[in-house]
Amino acid sequence: MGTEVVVEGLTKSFGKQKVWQDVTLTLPAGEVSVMLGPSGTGKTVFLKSIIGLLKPEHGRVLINGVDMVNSPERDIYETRKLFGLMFQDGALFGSMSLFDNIAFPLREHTRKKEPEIRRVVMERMEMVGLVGAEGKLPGEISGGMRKRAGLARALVLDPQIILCDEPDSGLDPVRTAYLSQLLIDLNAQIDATMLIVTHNLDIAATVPDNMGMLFRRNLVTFGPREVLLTSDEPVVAQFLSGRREGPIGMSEEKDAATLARERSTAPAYAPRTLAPQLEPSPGLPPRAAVARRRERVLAMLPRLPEAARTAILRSYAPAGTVGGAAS
Ligand SMILES: Nc1ncnc2c1ncn2[C@@H]1O[C@H](COP(=O)(O)OP(=O)(O)OP(=O)(O)O)[C@@H](O)[C@H]1O
Repeated sequence: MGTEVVVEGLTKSFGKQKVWQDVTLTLPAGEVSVMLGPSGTGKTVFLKSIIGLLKPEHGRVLINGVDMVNSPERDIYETRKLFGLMFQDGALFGSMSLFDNIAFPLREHTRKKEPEIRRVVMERMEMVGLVGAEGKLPGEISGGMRKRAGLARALVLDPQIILCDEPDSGLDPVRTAYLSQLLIDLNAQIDATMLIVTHNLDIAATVPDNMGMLFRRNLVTFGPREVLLTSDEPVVAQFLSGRREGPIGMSEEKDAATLARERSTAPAYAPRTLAPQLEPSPGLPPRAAVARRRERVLAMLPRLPEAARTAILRSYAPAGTVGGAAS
């Protein structure tokens, strides 16, 4: 099972520029979480802080008792082995075949012999639908295939925590839909804790168990997907509807006068309907996280906003009952 990641009071600056402050959240073990946020709000910096590549000046990131901010480097290095990382461009070596790219972490970090390496690499390539492309160079395949190769490489060391930085960037809507399904299928197969940073609203609406959003140097919210998806917080509503009217501007946050002017002229946000979360593909095991999440979320129900509470109860009601889950 995946490992829980506990983030407490994390604050990160570069010189005088504060990226975000006092970020506190828990990525529940084996569940899929998404972090949203306008460009430049520090989502990538957040991922790098979780694996200890960047050092926030305050706060802790606890993984199996190791603090990725303050523990000795030796412990941080060991804990980093629990991670699989998928970066925006796949970060593949251009002169190596896909097979060698995916085998790279195994050759670098384990003493496995070549036949065993071959077995693991082929298994992961099959998981992401790349069998047959082993001999190709990254430059000879499509962007979507490069993403999947990046994901296969993130999986070879059997990660317990997977971090994906904008896995959809550069993909068309159809490829993005396949990628969303792939992320859910992977979660069903390996039960890893996953955190996905994305701008993509389709991924946000259909993939995660939990969602958060960074804005104005703060974590606006983090919790069960229904909380963010039913939120009427202006910044969340604007982001989810992809509209210009709202607190998020082109290059910076808008001033109060602009916001007031917009409020008086812009039509109200249309109510959002909650899309059902994706299920694993037929033939795969059910996601082990689902039962754990259900128990966790039902326990926190009294503390959630009413719209989220209603959405959660509806999603957990037996299909076909009045007000039950969308079929
Ligand atoms: N190593 C660094 N040194 C100085 N500033 C940095 C460094 N890394 C990131 N930043 C700054 O931190 C801020 C947040 O950057 P980050 O890349 O995390 O944003 P993001 O939310 O991932 O953006 P996008 O969605 O556009 O990818 C930016 O202003 C960026 O310039």
